[in-house]
Amino acid sequence: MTEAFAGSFQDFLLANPNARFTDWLADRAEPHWSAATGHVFTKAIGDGTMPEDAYARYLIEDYTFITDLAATLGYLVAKAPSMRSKARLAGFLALLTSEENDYFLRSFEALGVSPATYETAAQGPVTRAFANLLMSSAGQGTYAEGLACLLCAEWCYLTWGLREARKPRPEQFYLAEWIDLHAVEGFESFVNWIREEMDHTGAALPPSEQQKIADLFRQMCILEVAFFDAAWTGTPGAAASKTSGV
Ligand SMILES: Cc1ncc(CO)c(N)n1
Repeated sequence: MTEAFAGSFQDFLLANPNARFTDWLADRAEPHWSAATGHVFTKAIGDGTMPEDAYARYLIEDYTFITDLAATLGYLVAKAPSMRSKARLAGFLALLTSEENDYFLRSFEALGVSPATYETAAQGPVTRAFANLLMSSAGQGTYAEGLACLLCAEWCYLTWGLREARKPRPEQFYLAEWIDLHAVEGFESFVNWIREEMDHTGAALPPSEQQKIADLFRQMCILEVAFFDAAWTGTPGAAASKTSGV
């Protein structure tokens, strides 16, 4: 298991002089960062060995997550310090609510999930914990706090997406397209932009605020793992209770 770096960003820089603020966030979030990006669920997407019921469970839950992610992006557009940053975030929000929404609707149809089911699905405990964390960070917190949550979600998906994209695409279009959505150049460049934005925003913060950002990033990683676990096993997340109320 990869061990977490426990020290401050300043300590991390002493040990790794060229490190980025976001390298510290990922390192500080171990072993959960590696557990999220290397989850067996992500490998089953790439191998095409995903059971249909697990994937349907995942997509129903993820559709409600995406709705909260769209709200998070809305808050971040409002709080972003420059027009350039607002444009980047708004561009991703547009993608999420058009192309990605279309992906969900076609996949639900292929998997036999009716609109009545996905439109009225109650969130499970993990997705509720995600919603609480996203809304409190991006809604009530600072730009940097909301950005840390977005970064974790998107960087995690880019990491497994790029790895699974090296395999031949599975036959099921909903698996193949989910990989492509998270491995295309446009997505990679968006995640690189979030990293740069977090790098310079985070490096300029006082140490106590840097710790807060690192704790949020780590909580997000724990929830990413719990989310995959819940879909994979069909048992709605025991791990979520550890993080509720964050
Ligand atoms: C749970 C979760 N995390 C991250 C992403 C990437 O947007 C997603 N679709 N779902």
